[in-house]
Amino acid sequence: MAPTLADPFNDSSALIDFVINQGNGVKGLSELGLKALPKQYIQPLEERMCMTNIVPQGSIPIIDMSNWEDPKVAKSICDAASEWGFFQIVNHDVPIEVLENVKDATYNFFKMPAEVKNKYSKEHSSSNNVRFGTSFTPQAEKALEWKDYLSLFYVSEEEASALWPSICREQVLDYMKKSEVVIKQLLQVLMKGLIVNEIDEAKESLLVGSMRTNLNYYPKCPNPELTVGVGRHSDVSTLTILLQDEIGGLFVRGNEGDDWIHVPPIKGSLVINVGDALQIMSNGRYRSVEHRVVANGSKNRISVPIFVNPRPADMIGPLPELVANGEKPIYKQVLYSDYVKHFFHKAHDGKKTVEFAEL
Ligand SMILES: COc1cc(/C=C/C(=O)SCCNC(=O)CCNC(=O)[C@H](O)C(C)(C)COP(=O)(O)OP(=O)(O)OC[C@H]2O[C@@H](n3cnc4c(N)ncnc43)[C@H](O)[C@@H]2OP(=O)(O)O)ccc1O
Ligand SMILES: O=C(O)CCC(=O)C(=O)O
Ligand SMILES: [Fe+2]
Repeated sequence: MAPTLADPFNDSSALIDFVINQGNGVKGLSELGLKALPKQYIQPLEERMCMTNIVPQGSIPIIDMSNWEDPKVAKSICDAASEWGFFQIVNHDVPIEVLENVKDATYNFFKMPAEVKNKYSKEHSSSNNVRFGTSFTPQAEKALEWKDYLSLFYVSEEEASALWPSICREQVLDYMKKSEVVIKQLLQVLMKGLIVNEIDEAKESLLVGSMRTNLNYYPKCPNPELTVGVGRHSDVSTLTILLQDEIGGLFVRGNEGDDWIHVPPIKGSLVINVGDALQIMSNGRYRSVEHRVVANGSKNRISVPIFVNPRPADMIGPLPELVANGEKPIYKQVLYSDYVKHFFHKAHDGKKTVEFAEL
């Protein structure tokens, strides 16, 4: 039974039962119309976004991909990946309808009743490759995050047909497929910037061996200033391709102290960020940069990241071409699935995950 407004989840087991076990998520909490944020979501002061740390005129680079092979464009991509770790791309050839369709599909998935979505939860999903969840790692977190998600790890069209929710399957597959061209263009340019001129099969597997698409839903929140949508983290991917809607709320750490820069929504654009796997493979030349999402007091927000990753069974470390040139490796070789499990077993903790691979 849903608790009444007079009984706003003082008891944590009632909250966990409603949000996690029954699959209502934070969307269910938001729709109860609570007047105050349940205490389980109150983040420590240092994890809340403070307006004075936002750089008002700050902006990550915006790169036009129409002439991606032009050396000037290629240089701007490599510079953005090493200086900012984040940039937006426009004119990238992923059709706008594909982007609009996957956003609609995201809304349609989250609109379904809790008991239908809950079939894809960790406890009920027939596969680890399909997972509906909330927050990040609720069992390891001192304070929960105000986000629900569906995470889809791609194995094959057949597996997707059998296991992915039909309400969003085709739209997600199309978004992944149509994004492959720009993903390969970006990786070709980024490898060239490291003087790695040939992407053979082994390297392709390391760079784009697996893909995971998340559908993120951030419902409107009472007291958004007390919590986070997603806490400070860097992605564990090679590259992340992120589609966001028109609401905004993604912030990237700037180059000075505790500065945070907003990533403004630009219709038709995609946000690109370097993940830890590429930071490690490039021996630190390309940087995975901390980012976070704030909660919103008046609007629901969605985003759809594609995490482009090595395969779970790949060993990752600084690329041999870099080390052969006499460069000192700063990371060791690690099994990628060990790296990812390390990430998923703790709460978001900024840039700490990469210490797992440091020499
Ligand atoms: C969810 O909010 C997020 C997510 C992110 C994600 C950022 C990324 O960069 S995702 C890219 C991740 N990389 C891959 O998907 C690579 C390929 N996959 C793998 O290597 C494996 O699938 C695996 C992820 C390592 C899982 O291994 P396996 O041993 O087969 O499976 P489990 O035992 O189920 O998982 C281990 C551990 O991780 C938790 N977990 C697994 N998948 C997810 C998921 N999609 N979302 C959340 N948690 C996941 C799982 O619960 C297990 O924990 P236990 O406590 O149960 O042991 C960035 C920011 C976000 O807010
Ligand atoms: O929602 C966003 O804008 C970013 C989400 C994110 O950082 C992630 O899912 O890894
Ligand atoms: Fe992220």
